Parts: sequence; structure tokens; C-alpha cells
Amino acid sequence: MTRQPSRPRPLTARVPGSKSITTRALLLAAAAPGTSRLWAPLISEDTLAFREAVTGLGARVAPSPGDQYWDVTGTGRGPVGTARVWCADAGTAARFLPPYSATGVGTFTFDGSAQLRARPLGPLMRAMAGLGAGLDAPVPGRLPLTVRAGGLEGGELTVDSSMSSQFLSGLLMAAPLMRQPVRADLSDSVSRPYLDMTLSLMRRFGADVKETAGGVIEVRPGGYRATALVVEPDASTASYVFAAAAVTGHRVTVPGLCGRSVQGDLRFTEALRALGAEVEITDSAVSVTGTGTVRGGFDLDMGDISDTFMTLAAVAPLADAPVTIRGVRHARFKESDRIAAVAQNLRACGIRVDETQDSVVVHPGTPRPARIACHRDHRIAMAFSVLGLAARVPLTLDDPYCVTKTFPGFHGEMARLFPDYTVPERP
Ligand SMILES: O=C(O)C1=C[C@@H](OP(=O)(O)O)[C@@H](O)[C@H](O)C1
Ligand SMILES: C=C(OP(=O)(O)O)C(=O)O
Repeated sequence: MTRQPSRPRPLTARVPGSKSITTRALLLAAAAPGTSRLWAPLISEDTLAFREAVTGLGARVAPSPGDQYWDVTGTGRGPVGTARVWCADAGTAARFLPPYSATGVGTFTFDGSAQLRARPLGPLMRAMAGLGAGLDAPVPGRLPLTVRAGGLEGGELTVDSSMSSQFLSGLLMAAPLMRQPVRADLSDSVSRPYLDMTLSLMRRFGADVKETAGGVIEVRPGGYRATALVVEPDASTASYVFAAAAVTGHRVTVPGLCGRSVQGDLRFTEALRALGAEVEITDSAVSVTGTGTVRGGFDLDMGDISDTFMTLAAVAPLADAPVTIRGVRHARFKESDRIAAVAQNLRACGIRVDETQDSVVVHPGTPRPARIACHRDHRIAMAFSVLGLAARVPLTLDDPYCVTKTFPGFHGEMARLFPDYTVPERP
């Protein structure tokens, strides 16, 4: 299919900071003695909830005017006292903060929105109980969760990581505050690049992390050191503007992303290349240029980068042959059942989709106007916004501002880059 614009324009996108780096850095800074400076943190619902949460657990966060940086003063240990922690919709808060709190002394209760309450927490609770944490959850395996903290022992970590890597990330980040070394085999986890990001940031904050010959990770006690960190733009968020470039034929550059990124979702560029786009990755930026041809007929395992599978699925109807996306079963346990949500919305646009437990096949077609059910899932809203722009078809999002979870300025930025983009009305 040819969609080359009459005048391809070079565009520079302003993509906000990485959610995953911002939340990890907040936790690691809260656990380190002294003040860490986080440059260019993401300002969004998830990260503001996380910031509020670490404040409730004893850290001090001083934002600079305009939020160019946050100074986070940590305690150098687990939290002490009593706190009620509101995780809002943030999976990272619900999975990272309870293990950290268990390394302290006191009683800490975690709760979140109805959406977050519905998401799995059981494997994390079982692993924490195995390390000696006192836990109380009225609904087994779900929020709300009360942690009766008195420190964690450490030792061998066994965690079912088939639904989420976040359980292991939370436990690993708590490990330097445990009494004994922690050993963990990460090989069975989904979303493995997020564990590598966790280990990389732990090292950055001074943790003693070693990988043994068999690939087992060993984390020794010793805590963290305060540091300064520049938060990269969010690679998952960048997928929307890159996909828009690939299918509209423009060139979009995101400064600040680079080949050395700790974000696995930069591998979305593989999907863009498969679609026929040109991708250029330098030391200071990533650029994607649509070539006028949107190719299909490929099959991609997106298990490691599942936050970006909806971006590919949403633009896949514009390709010249079916696109198969595999390995994304764990995407059923996120803000929505994302496989079901993608299939439902593409079908509403008149597109044929075949769905299995862990895959979708999207067939070529011309989308028709439709109402998109966002399921309060920011990524469904953003992915289908790109389809509406690229196919020049009115797609009405039922909840356009659920994008504030990770990118409050999404619609404004899309309209700045692509003048044809229609900004949805505020409710
Ligand atoms: O550790 C993280 O920051 C994340 C891990 C991933 O979750 P899963 O491990 O549940 O796939 C990803 O979907 C989420 O947006 C952020
Ligand atoms: C899965 C996501 O978020 P969470 O951190 O709530 O798991 C996401 O941002 O796509």
C-alpha cells in the first residue's frame, strides 16, 4: 500500500521521560542515603502516584520549578512506621513498593484503583511470604495488601514470572536491603528486558549485583548510593510517533533515545523495519522514515516488548499482507486484556483479526469510522489514535484522556507533529 505524503516532512517529536526508569529511580533514590537528582522525570499519573507513594514511605522529593529535575532524599533503608500507599493505576507501584516496604519496620497498606485491584499480585505475595514477610490480603493474590514489615531474610528467590516481570523487579530492587544475599534465576520471566533495566539501574545506584556463570543473578546486602540520573525519553511512548511516521511516510526523530538505551522497547524498531520503514539509530537520537510502502506478510514474537504490540497491531491493517504478532499472552493482564481489546476495536473498524491465547493475526483492510473502546487503557487510546490519523478515518475514543497514565500531552503533541490530527474534546 502506498501512503507517501505529497511533501514528507522531517519532524522532531517531544517524547516525555520513561515511566519505567522514573519509577525505578524514585524507589532506588528513596532507598539510598542522601540526595539523588533525577533529570527529566516523566510527569504523568503513574509517576506522580509513585512519587507520592515514596514520599508516604519516608523519602523527600523536591521538584525544581518546571519539573526539570526532582531531588529525592532517601533514608538509606526500608521505611519505618505506618503508611497507607495509593498506587492508583500503576502496576509498577503495586509490584515494586511492597517488597521494598517489607525490608523496613512497620505496617504498610497498599491499594489502588478498581483496574489495579483486578491485576495479579499472587506470585509476588507468595515470594515475599517465602522470604519471611508478614502479609494480609482480604482477596488472595490481589490488592489491597498490608505488609507487616520486620526486614527480609533473603536467600533463594522463586517467583512465577509468567504473567509479569514486575514481581521479580520489585524483589530484586529490595534485595540489597535484605539480611542475606539473594539469588534469582531470571530465565523464565516474560518481559526480560525490564529485568535487565532493573539490574542496570540497581548497579547505577551502587548495588552489588553479579551474574554467575549459569546466568543466575546474585545480589549482596549493602544498600544503595545516591546518584544523578538523566531519564531517557520513553521508548514505548515513542512507538506511536514512529508508527505514525512509518505509515504516513514522514520522518520522525526522537532526540535522547540511542543504541545504548536500557529500554527494551526500542526494539520496536524491528517491527518498523519489517513494515518497510527506514530506521536510523545514532548515539543521540532515533529517526524513523516511512518509505511509502507498508509491508505485511511477517511474523514477530513481541513477548519481550509487549507494550508496543498494540501499536503494530493498530497500523497493521494498512499493510499489504497479514501481520502476525506472537508471544504476548501476558498482555492480557495489563490495564486491559490487550489482545481482546485490540481484536474488538479492529473488528469494530471492519478489519479481520484472528486471535489465540497469545497471538493475533491482523489482515489488510480499509478501516471504517468506529467508536474505540479504550477500556481505560492509555496504550489502546494511543495506538488507535495513530490508526485514525494514518487511515484518515474518524475513530472516536470513548476515553481519550486515559492517556494521562503515561503521556498527558499525547494528543497535543500528535496535533503539533501532524496538522491533520484531530484533538479529542475534553470531557
Ligand atoms: O517493569 C516495568 O517497568 C514494566 C514491565 C512490563 O510489565 P510486565 O513485566 O508485566 O510485562 C511493562 O508492560 C510495563 O509497562 C512496565
Ligand atoms: C503495563 C503497563 O503499565 P503498568 O506499569 O501499570 O504495568 C503499561 O504502561 O503499558
